[in-house]
Amino acid sequence: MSQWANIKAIAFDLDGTLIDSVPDLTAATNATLAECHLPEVSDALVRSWVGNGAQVLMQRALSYASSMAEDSTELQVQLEQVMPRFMHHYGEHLQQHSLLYPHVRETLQQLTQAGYKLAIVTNKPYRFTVPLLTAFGLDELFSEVLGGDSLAKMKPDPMPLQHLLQQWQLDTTQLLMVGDSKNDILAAKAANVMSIGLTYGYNYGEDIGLSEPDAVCEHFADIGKYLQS
Ligand SMILES: O=C(O)COP(=O)(O)O
Ligand SMILES: [Mg+2]
Repeated sequence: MSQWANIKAIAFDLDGTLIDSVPDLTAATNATLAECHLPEVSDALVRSWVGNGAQVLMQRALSYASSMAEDSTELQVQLEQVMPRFMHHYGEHLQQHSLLYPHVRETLQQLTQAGYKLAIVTNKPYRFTVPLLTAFGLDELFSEVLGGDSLAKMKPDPMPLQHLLQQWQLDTTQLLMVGDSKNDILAAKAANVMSIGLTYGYNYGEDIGLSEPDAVCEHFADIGKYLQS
């Protein structure tokens, strides 16, 4: 029997896997930088900084923009001071430019109809995660939603996946992690569960195959091929 046949539940990453959220993350980052009199950053740079939660994103943006500022000696912008501003801006415009990737909704619907239990395991703060899922009409498909601040540790730590295993009384052969980042694959390996890496998302500009997930998919709909095999 194929190891895929054991899978009963699937944990999905959010940013770069279900939703292309970089345009709104860039807008919130730039609104925050502008308030600090710092230069704007590009979508492409933000894409390479997403993956470790909102605080690390803003930390990377601040250190880059400070280094690009004309007179960086005068600028001593503190992360703790700007985080509330970033959270405010992003919360105001969570879904202005962000889009679902192709075939996400119907593939998730097919998986729930086939009996799989679905969860979100994201490093995005929880307070943004549920409204974003609701805005895209996906919230009802997930039995559990874990944000980057829901537990003491976030991916690549295995804690969120271990929490799901315990919550759902599953053994490690029954859970699959699907994500676009090495953090997703590292978390899966540390929790000893299977993983699928997606090539179209954000992975610091690196090939997700280098993290050696159990399978690599170019399109979201392709994950169904493994699960139905
Ligand atoms: O918010 C982030 O940094 C990444 O979020 P993700 O875990 O859903 O990719
Ligand atoms: Mg991701």
